[in-house]
Order: sequence, then structure tokens, then C-alpha cells
Amino acid sequence: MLGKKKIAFIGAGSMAEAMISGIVASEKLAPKNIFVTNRSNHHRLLELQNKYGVPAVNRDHLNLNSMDIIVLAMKPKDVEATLHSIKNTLKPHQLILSVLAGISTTFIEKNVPFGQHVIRVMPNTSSMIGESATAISAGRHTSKQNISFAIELLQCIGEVYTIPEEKMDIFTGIAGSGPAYFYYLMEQMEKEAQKSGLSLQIIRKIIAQTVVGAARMIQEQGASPAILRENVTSPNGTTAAGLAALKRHGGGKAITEAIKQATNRSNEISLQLEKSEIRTGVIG
Ligand SMILES: NC(=O)C1=CN([C@@H]2O[C@H](COP(=O)(O)OP(=O)(O)OC[C@H]3O[C@@H](n4cnc5c(N)ncnc54)[C@H](OP(=O)(O)O)[C@@H]3O)[C@@H](O)[C@H]2O)C=CC1
Ligand SMILES: O=C(O)[C@@H]1CCC=N1
Repeated sequence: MLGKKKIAFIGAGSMAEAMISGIVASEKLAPKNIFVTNRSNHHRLLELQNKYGVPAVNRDHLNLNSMDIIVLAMKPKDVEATLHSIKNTLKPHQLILSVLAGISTTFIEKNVPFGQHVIRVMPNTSSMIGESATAISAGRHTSKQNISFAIELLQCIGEVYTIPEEKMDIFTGIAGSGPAYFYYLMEQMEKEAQKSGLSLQIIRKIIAQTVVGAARMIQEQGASPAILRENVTSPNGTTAAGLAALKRHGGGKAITEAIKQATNRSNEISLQLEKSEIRTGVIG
């Protein structure tokens, strides 16, 4: 179904690169049909072109008319200006995929011609290796065919979950931002382990394998994390000592707070944008 479809990424940052990398590696779409542009960083465009073989096009020279899918991959603060600059060139059949945290389909629909097909997407940077946990929520006018098309495309970068849009903030809090929590945890584990004199190279491999193994136990055994944790914890053993320290130092609370704050921030981004729209008269 993807066949000869053409995609343009507007925005060439870490998220665009992760998605491009995953899509190119999947071989479901030829690199020549994946276009990427940004605001001004030409060096970055050349870097992506050299690395993935995708045409990197200066913003003014990108022919949006010939695209089937347009992926919005800029920061939320830049979305309004971007939509303003493309809305007059959009064709009714074109599908807009937005990966922007906190930006609703309603907001996008209000800033493009009536009836435009829009899907809100929340991937994560593991898209780079085809291991993203990605959520999608379709806008009001999006056809079933375009939803299937988006799912097929996003399956190139990992697992895809269709969720109600009001759950996008929590999804962002656990899965969009999620990799960063694990990287932070791994950073702390590395720092402590280095004190032992083991080489960073071997420590990094050990920690990554430990995380992969734990995640795969959940995926493949279907067990709950609580049961799996209990299985590791021998009475009066090393894990019990470690977990007690984690609890004493607020480990659980720290994790729930991180998720709450990330989720709130996603919600706050949309509220801030709507307030600025009210000021500029786009809404209300
Ligand atoms: N990073 C992540 O893990 C995730 C990010 N996201 C979402 O992805 C989006 C991008 O994030 P990220 O890649 O980290 O951000 P970056 O800052 O790395 O990249 C932003 C890109 O947007 C470009 N840009 C800004 N304004 C315009 C414009 N008017 N026209 C064309 N290009 C423009 C920038 O170009 P230039 O450099 O030339 O200014 C840059 O290439 C965000 O909205 C974020 O919420 C979603 C899930 C995960
Ligand atoms: O930090 C951010 O806002 C983006 C969205 C999810 C992950 N990164």
C-alpha cells in the first residue's frame, strides 16, 4: 500500500531523523520518496541526505503539491507559523501527520483548510531502530484509508497503538518521553558501576542487556512487573537491600512525579497555544 507514496518531513531534528532512519531501514518506501526540509540549517539537511539517501530540500524549493503525506516535525512553538506558510498549498487528499507533543488535531484542523485529513502521532526516538511505541489519534475528517495508510507507515518504526486523543498526554508522559527516564536511570547506574574500576565499555553493555532482558520478560512472558520484581527479590538478599534504598530515597515517587509532570506539560502546551490563538483571534 505504501508503494510509491511520497512523504515530506517539515523539520529535520532528532525525531524526524529517528523516523526517517526507521522507515528507510524497513525498505517499505524508497529513500527517494522521503523528502526532508527545515527552517534554515542547510548543513543538517546535507547530513540527513548523506546518511539516509533522502532528498534534502531547501524549504522554499520543496514542492508540497506532489506529496501524499506531510509530517509536521518542528517544535510546538513553530507549528502555527509553519501551518500558516503551507495552508494555501495543501490539497484535500493530503494527509498531515503531526508528531508534536501537546498539539491537538483540533488546533491543526483550525489552521488548515476545512476537511483536511489530520492524524496526531506520538512516536519516540527508538523509531531509529524500528522499536518505537507509537500512538495515533485521527482528526475529524480523516478517512479510514488514510488511517490504515498511516498505521502501515508507522509500523515501519515500531508498534502502533490507536488511542482516544484525550489519552495522548499520558501516552506522551510514559512513551514519548519514556526513553529519557530509562536513559537517566542507566546514566546513574553507569556512574556508580564505574567506581568499581570496570570499564565503561563493558558496564554499558551489561546495563543495556539487563534492561533489554527485563523488558523482554514482560513482552514474552506476559507477567506483571510486580511479579517479576518479586521473583528477583530473595528474602534478606541483595535486591531487597537495593529496593529498600530505592523506596527510602523516594524512587517510586520520583518516577510517578516524572510521568505526571511530563503529562501535565503536554496538556499545558496545548492550553498555551489556544490562549495565544484567542489573543490573535483564531479561536472564539
Ligand atoms: N525528540 C523526541 O524524543 C520526540 C519529539 N517529538 C516531537 O517532535 C517535534 C520535534 O522535536 P525534535 O526533533 O526533538 O526537535 P528539534 O529541535 O531537534 O528539531 C526541530 C526542527 O524543526 C525545524 N523547524 C522549525 N521551524 C520550522 C519551519 N517553520 N519550517 C521548517 N522547519 C522548521 C528546525 O529547523 P532549523 O534547525 O533549521 O531551525 C529543526 O529541524 C517536537 O514537536 C516534539 O514534541 C515527539 C516525540 C518524541
Ligand atoms: O520533550 C519533548 O517535548 C518531546 C516530546 C516527547 C519527547 N520529546
